[in-house]
Amino acid sequence: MTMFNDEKTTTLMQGVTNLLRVIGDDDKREGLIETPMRVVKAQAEIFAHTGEAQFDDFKLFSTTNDADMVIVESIPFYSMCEHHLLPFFGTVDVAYVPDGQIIGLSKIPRLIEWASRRPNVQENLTHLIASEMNRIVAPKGVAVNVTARHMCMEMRGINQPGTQTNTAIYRGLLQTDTFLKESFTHRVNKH
Ligand SMILES: Nc1nc2c(ncn2[C@@H]2O[C@H](COP(=O)(O)OP(=O)(O)OP(=O)(O)O)[C@@H](O)[C@H]2O)c(=O)[nH]1
Ligand SMILES: [Zn+2]
Repeated sequence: MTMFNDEKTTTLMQGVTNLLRVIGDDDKREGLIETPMRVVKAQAEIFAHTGEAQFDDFKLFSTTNDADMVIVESIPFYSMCEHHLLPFFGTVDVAYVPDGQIIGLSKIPRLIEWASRRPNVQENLTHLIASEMNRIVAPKGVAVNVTARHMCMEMRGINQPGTQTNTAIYRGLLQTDTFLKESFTHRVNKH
């Protein structure tokens, strides 16, 4: 399990205790005694890949039987907006046009989890997934489509429950080949 070192744990626990006091609760009451430690563990998990520039947990296979396009769709993700440190979450659809090598399918959700576990904005999350797919698989084309709900828009501020935000990136053949691009958008817009 991902965990911060002792010094970081102490600092963050103190921060959580301060937060509880500032909002007007009693950090010594029974229900809150273990809360600072729980929050530290949760934050270590949620922000596990902060600052990491390259995804390295992947496996490639060479192939002479390329599919025209590989699509992995409706992959759930949870991330945190970097402005309010509130969750944004939804689904990611990834497509690529192989060029002699394919990536192990499970590695695509792993890449998305890796890209999500850091302070983020949806546009940067979308870009990071697309650029890492390009770097790792070197495909002829890649597309990434992210649909998400942002808690900072729903439970505070503008207070708009249910609002969905969509961000998409198309590169290579998935930008220039209308048939491939439309096959992808047609599929992912159905759900
Ligand atoms: N483009 C983009 N904006 C985001 C994302 N997550 C949050 N934001 C926005 O970041 C902006 C921050 O604006 P500020 O005016 O600095 O903060 P604020 O006063 O809390 O803004 P409100 O949310 O409008 O109350 C808001 O408009 C948020 O909706 C994201 O993933 N992408
Ligand atoms: Zn926000």
